[in-house]
Amino acid sequence: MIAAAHFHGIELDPRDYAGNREAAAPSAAALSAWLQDAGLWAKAVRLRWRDLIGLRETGPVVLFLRDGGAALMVGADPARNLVGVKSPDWPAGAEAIAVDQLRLEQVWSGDALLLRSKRARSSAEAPFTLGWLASLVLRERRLLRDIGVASLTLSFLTIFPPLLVMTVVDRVLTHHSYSTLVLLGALLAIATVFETFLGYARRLIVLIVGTRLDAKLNLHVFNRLLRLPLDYFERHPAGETMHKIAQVYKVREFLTGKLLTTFLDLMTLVVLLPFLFFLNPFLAGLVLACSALIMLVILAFLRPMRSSFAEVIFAETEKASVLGETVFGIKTIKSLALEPQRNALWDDRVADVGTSRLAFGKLANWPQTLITPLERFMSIGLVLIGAYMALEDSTGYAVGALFAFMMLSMRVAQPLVALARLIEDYEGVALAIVEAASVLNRPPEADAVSGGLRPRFAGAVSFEDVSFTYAGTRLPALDRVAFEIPAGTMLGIVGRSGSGKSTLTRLLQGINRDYTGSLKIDGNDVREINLRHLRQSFGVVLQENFLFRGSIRDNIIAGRSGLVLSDVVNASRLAGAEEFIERMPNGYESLIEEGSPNLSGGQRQRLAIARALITDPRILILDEATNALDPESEALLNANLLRIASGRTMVIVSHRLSSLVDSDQILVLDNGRAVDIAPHDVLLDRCAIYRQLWSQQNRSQDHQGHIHVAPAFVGSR
Ligand SMILES: Nc1ncnc2c1ncn2[C@@H]1O[C@H](COP(=O)(O)OP(=O)(O)OP(=O)(O)O)[C@@H](O)[C@H]1O
Repeated sequence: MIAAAHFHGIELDPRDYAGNREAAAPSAAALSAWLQDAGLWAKAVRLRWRDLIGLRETGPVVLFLRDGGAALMVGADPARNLVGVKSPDWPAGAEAIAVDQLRLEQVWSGDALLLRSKRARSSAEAPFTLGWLASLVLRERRLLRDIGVASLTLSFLTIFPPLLVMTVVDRVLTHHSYSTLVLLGALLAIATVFETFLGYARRLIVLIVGTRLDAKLNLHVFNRLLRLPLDYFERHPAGETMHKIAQVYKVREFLTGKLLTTFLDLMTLVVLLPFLFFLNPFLAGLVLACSALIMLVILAFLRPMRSSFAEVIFAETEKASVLGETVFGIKTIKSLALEPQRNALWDDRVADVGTSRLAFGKLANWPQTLITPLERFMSIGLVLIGAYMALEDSTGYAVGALFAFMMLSMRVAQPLVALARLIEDYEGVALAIVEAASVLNRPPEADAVSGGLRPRFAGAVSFEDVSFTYAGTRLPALDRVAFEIPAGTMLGIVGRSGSGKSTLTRLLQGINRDYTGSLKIDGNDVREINLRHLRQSFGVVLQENFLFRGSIRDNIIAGRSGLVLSDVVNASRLAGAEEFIERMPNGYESLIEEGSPNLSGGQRQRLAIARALITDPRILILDEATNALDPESEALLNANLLRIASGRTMVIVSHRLSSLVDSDQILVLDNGRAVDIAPHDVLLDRCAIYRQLWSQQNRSQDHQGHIHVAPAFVGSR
């Protein structure tokens, strides 16, 4: 497998494998998870010989053998029914041997691992445009062809009833021909059965295309969303993002709904128009002229409707952000009793949407109004003209043709009008695409999944003259910061609010990468390290941590492969969470509800610490992680801190200096500058800012202590 990954330019390190090491042989699924983590696309599959021989241009495929070993398939020759296989034990340049079906099936279990480089510009990277979406639809070529064939056949069948009516009027009624009537009846019955069946099949295939497209889109959209940088989510309300993403489905609906049906109806036109001209060229010409007029009316209103619709979309987005903000910030809203203000804001937004929708509706009403007389003329006016022509006709056959024409003319007009409407709808869809693209086409985090170095970390960090300014601000959040953290040591970071403590940890995690200066981990520039690898090597606990719905055990494992309950227990013990988890009725299987209302802030925090510790990260960042803890939990955690720290680099940002006194070094930041770095005692001696922070806190602790003691003292007297 290492060889297969090498083929795709990824160097795997067996020490990173996180699967169950006690198992006799690694499972295909665990190996697939490992490869995915390493930035490859990998899929464990069960294959037959037939499938295997068809895999010619995919690069090496890992085949799992019955004895627990593995072999590498490096090529296939369908003409000779042979595959080229190599053993992993062979030297690098060794030739593959050709194996036939019989010999391979004696040793091969049927399981295989397909892998592919993610570096190739895959469809996930293609920008979100109508063209891209259309290419997704067109990929369903076979199904579309079936739909096309069904539609064309149906078009021919639509000519049948009018023809029938024409014959009945002209021949049966005129010549009293019963036998023709019976024959026509039988033909009609057959055609109806055929039409019913075809109609059913066509609707079914359209449904299948739509469903497949939805599944692909869902995967694509979610993938893109997860790859957006954190920056984006910090700057945009969640409601707005969700609203914009929802526009994708509008576009999809348009593509497989109106666009497809109009296109299919236009196919009908190709069959029907010549027939109409055959029946009555003059009336057919009138139908076309009316349709053209309708199209012109609609096109004339396109421009003003476009700008009016843009206002609707803007108002809708604003409304969605208020809704999102309210739902996400409901705790604050309730606790500060801000409901009336939110209601007022919501009222405003709803009113804006109402006003813009009304303006758009009024405008859209105009083309509709102008079109109505034209449509009426097409349906009724043509009958009158046709009747006049039939009266004037001396052959007697014009009546049947008139009936047939009436039956068909609306079927011709409909797709033409629908085509014009389609252009109108396209305005909305184009805006929806812009909306969705404004989220989906943002540059994703650079090399988030593939590319970059994957070194094994020891944990030595060095900042050399690192400066960083957030986009849109003038003053640097970090200003020429320089310091070093030797591997395996504990660094405390202190400083006043806004001094740049969190920014520093963000740079370390690669969240913000456009800094100047050099930031290295074990001598490797952070920007050159693969982002996913970098973050997997870190454990991070923030002040507010999100717990997912599910059991405590699942939350601590968080889907990472190769972890078992004993790992969960160890991590929980280290985080000081074991005791409260075991007191819960279902222990590690206790369910955490959405937003974890059934846990206290301190308990949530300790679970988050266990979740960060379970992978045994080389570098652990605690960013104000103990701030939410009650004194008892904090004491418990602080007591464990030295044990947690053993063997890893720790970076602890904390306002409570007392929890940092044991750190090997404490970095003092002020206004983005590194003022001093030294152990606690030295800083107390020589750093004025540190001394000030220390004395402020000790004074406030004394003060608090006094308040707590007094009532007890009074009570005991
Ligand atoms: N996403 C952001 N966009 C713009 N400016 C930011 C952003 N995050 C932080 N800042 C600014 O950068 C500076 C440093 O912020 P930072 O969060 O690193 O400080 P801190 O020391 O962690 O503060 P605190 O102790 O209050 O958490 C502040 O002036 C802040 O206003």
